[in-house]
Amino acid sequence: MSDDSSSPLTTLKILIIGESGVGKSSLMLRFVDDVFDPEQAATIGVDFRVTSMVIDGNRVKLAIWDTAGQERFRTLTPSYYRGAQGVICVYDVTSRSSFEKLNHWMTEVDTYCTNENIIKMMVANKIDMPNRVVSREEGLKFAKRHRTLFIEASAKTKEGVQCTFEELIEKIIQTPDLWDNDRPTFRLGQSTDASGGSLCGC
Ligand SMILES: Nc1nc2c(ncn2[C@@H]2O[C@H](COP(=O)(O)OP(=O)(O)OP(=O)(O)O)[C@@H](O)[C@H]2O)c(=O)[nH]1
Repeated sequence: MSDDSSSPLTTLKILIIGESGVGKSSLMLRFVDDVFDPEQAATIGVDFRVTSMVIDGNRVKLAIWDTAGQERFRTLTPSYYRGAQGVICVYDVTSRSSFEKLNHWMTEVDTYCTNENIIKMMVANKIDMPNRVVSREEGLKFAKRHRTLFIEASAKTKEGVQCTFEELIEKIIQTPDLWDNDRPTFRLGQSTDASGGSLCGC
């Protein structure tokens, strides 16, 4: 049964990181507003959107943080990561340097994340472009080595965008340690109370 109209199961903080120009804002705006701007301006500091989606019949609220790729805007880096349950790390398949910088972004995640079980998703963006220089195999290999989810996408054509968020959120929801701290007696798909009583009153 869909829980769409009731209060959300949880609110998740999702971070989008990666080099400048790889398409972080474009992926967020395609997902949240279903729009694409071929002249998308660079993000200054951080942009922020709230939306919700239904996963396995449960409504989940998402706070999506779109961070600036440019180094000069990243003085607040530790606060971006605080409390995040999921991180989407984007590279551009037409830019080898954006792929080579993934190690740096993974190190940043490991340094600043406060949730040790944080779910990581690697997104190979701009697959609509003809001048690809990073193969799918290279992306997959990197993702495997770093134990992250992996998807190829295009914010321009929409390919893979919905899947990116669905797979990430699904994986987070399957990892209750990440999100159910304030609801210790509830598990997805069932209503149990470790202390023996029932909260739902039915
Ligand atoms: N062809 C194509 N262009 C894209 C795609 N995604 C983004 N772009 C373009 O790439 C440029 C940079 O996109 P942004 O979304 O601003 O990139 P960003 O990673 O947010 O950049 P910063 O804010 O500087 O960190 C813009 O001109 C976008 O229109 C895509 O999937 N395909």
